[in-house]
Amino acid sequence: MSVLFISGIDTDIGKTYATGMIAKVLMQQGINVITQKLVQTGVARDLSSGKMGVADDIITHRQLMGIPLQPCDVDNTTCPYRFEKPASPHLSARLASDILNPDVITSATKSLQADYEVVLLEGAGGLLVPITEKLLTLDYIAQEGYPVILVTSGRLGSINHTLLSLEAITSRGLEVHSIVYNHIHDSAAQTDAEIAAGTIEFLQKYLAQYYPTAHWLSLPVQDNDGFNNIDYILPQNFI
Ligand SMILES: Nc1ncnc2c1ncn2[C@@H]1O[C@H](COP(=O)(O)OP(=O)(O)OP(=O)(O)O)[C@@H](O)[C@H]1O
Ligand SMILES: C[C@H](N)[C@H](N)CCCCCC(=O)O
Ligand SMILES: [Mg+2]
Repeated sequence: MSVLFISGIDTDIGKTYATGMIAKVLMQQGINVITQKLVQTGVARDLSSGKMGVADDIITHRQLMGIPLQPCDVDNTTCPYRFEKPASPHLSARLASDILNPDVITSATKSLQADYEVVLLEGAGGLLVPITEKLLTLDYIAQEGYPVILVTSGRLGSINHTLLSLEAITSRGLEVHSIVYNHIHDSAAQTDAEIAAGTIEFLQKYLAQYYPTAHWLSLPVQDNDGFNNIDYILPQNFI
């Protein structure tokens, strides 16, 4: 019945990986879970049919979960809005002469809720990304009242982006459900082991002090060989 919104401090921070892996672990715990993508930009058009394909992030979610595309993926219930231009959704939609109607996304989520216990809804980019000229992602989350899972990493600059995102969630009266710390950038350019460790230490203390009910999840780098490198466990009371 529950919907959790997966956002992140920016695009490419690991929301898709976090969403797919959380879904996989919930599935292994016997929970009937599905993922959804708010809106996907950068989707390739099928050359023969001319139609937009299934959203890339949905395909990755299913690969990470180790299951095939589901009927609700093929009929695009899990991502009704797909656009070609890999840009902010408001712009990608405009370039396709379309305007995203948030009610379409909400009714897709409700239809998924009828069949699944948990829906993990992944955003595009960060919290203040516009999905229309007038509606920000966070406006939509607030309208629906979804708890937020925020994905971050040890990339230099992440502390500031994480705290700003937490402030934004709190200022709308929304629940910070979890922080997912993605280890993907621990050894990236401009980041080293001390920075990554210092970021983890600071964020964990900050969370414990200001968001004591929020969960801390650690997402390891996934290998390409079966995506089975799960060395983190969701806490018992995660759902
Ligand atoms: N834990 C991880 N293990 C392995 N690769 C990862 C991990 N996290 C991120 N990546 C890599 O970083 C890329 C960007 O991550 P991801 O697609 O999850 O970002 P995103 O936050 O979902 O971006 P978007 O805003 O486009 O949805 C992935 O394609 C993948 O190559
Ligand atoms: C195409 C990209 N990978 C994402 N899906 C969309 C990111 C939108 C970011 C907009 C912005 O913050 O300026
Ligand atoms: Mg993604």
